[in-house]
Amino acid sequence: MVNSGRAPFNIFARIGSARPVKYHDHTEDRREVEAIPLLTDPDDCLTVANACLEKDILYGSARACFGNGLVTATANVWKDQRKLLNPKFNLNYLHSFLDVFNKQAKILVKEFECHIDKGEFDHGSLIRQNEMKTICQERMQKKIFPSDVSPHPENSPPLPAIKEKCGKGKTIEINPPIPHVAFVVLYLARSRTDTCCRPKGLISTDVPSLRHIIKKRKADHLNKLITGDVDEGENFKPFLDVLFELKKTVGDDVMTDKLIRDQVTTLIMAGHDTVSHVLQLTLILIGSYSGVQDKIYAELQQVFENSDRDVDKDDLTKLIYLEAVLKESMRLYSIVPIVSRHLHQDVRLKHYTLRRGHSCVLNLVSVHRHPMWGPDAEEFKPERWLNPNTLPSNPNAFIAFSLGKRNCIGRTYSMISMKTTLAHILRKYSINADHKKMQLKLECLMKPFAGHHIIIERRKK
Ligand code: HEM
Repeated sequence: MVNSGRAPFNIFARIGSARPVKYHDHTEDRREVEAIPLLTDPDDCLTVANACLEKDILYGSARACFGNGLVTATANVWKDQRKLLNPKFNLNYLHSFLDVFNKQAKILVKEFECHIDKGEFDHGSLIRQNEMKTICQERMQKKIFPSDVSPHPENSPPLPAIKEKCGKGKTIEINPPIPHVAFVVLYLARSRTDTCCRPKGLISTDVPSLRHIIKKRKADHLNKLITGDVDEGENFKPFLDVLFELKKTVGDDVMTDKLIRDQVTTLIMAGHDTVSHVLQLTLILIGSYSGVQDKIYAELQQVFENSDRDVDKDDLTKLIYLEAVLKESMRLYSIVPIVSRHLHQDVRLKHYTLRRGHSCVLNLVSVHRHPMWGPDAEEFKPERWLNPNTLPSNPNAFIAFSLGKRNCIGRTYSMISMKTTLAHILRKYSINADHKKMQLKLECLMKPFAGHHIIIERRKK
């Protein structure tokens, strides 16, 4: 067992003009110091995550975009919404998405085809477009932007504009190895000024096409109710339908049309951008470590026996090494580098008491490179996930999906979707890349911006 010991470094930083938080150091004469806490101790992170459910000022601009969607909802709205939505992310229900995941993965494999033996290409943009379509199909029934309801052609949803605005003025470039403490401080310094200065909402949940689609789906749904044509089982059901069903159960006051729009926008943005960046980074890592790639391929051969058939739910449990690779990729590159909470009450941690009224950052990047991961914490070693003895004993050492009550609702969805996509790509192609050349930048997420292209070859059967 890797010794988790005492977590050595929660950090308290003084950052530009950001308002510092007061804290009590239990060990040093109960002195009161003012600084921003960047928590790197997983136990302390969990304490804050569960004690303080309110998001802080860092989410200001996102809140303007996503309103009371789960990510940015105020704590009192969040509690009811999360309770309603939790059952809709259970494993049985998510398995019903496998058809969509398989179909989209096969489309992606085809799109990769024209890059065979043609040198480096930007796989990230292909994956992102594909993931956008995946989440829109399964969330919103068939096509989110069908030509009859939208001014946008199906191939160009209004995503780029959204992203451009979201990222504007908020980009910080960093090169690996990630100086994880300094980088979070830098990020905070920048994003705080940004959020404080940014006057208006950036994405409007009033995107006209989205309004239109929701209106149309609402009418379809009412029709179904009238005709009695309603599927009550665990079969695949687009998310919009799920929301309309909830509306029927809990009433218009709890699930308003605006809230449905906020939830849908949130799930699309939170769902496609994260998954696609993890896939992009993971393929770069796989292409950089030929030993890892060989082991994945051997596992795929064992499970699929040379066939290019669809992935089913039994296969998912057998793809153990592939899952280890995904987790290791997310550990080393936490695409959501930090989350942050408003301290509405004093919070007693192991060695400090944080004073109410300010912000506290949970530093996911540093938790993932904490000494409890052992001397090889900075290395890419999927094997560590195969044996509990080579993992930290602390259950909150891996928090790529955040932790506590307000953790990521899409965790299981992501793992199913990413394993399915990789199982299709890696049966068809071998990947070549060099992660050492990769440069990362911070917008809302941490993402590669240079040196991240890959080369593919068709696998010979
Ligand atoms: C590998 C992919 C993903 C990663 C690494 C990830 C990571 C995270 C993290 C770190 C948070 C906490 C954010 C915060 O507190 O500010 C979060 C929250 C959330 N995620 Fe994900 N996510 C992923 C995929 C998804 C997917 C696919 C969906 C939807 C289908 C989704 C929906 C959400 C929602 C709705 C929340 C807010 C939960 C709440 O506050 O109750 N995520 N995610």
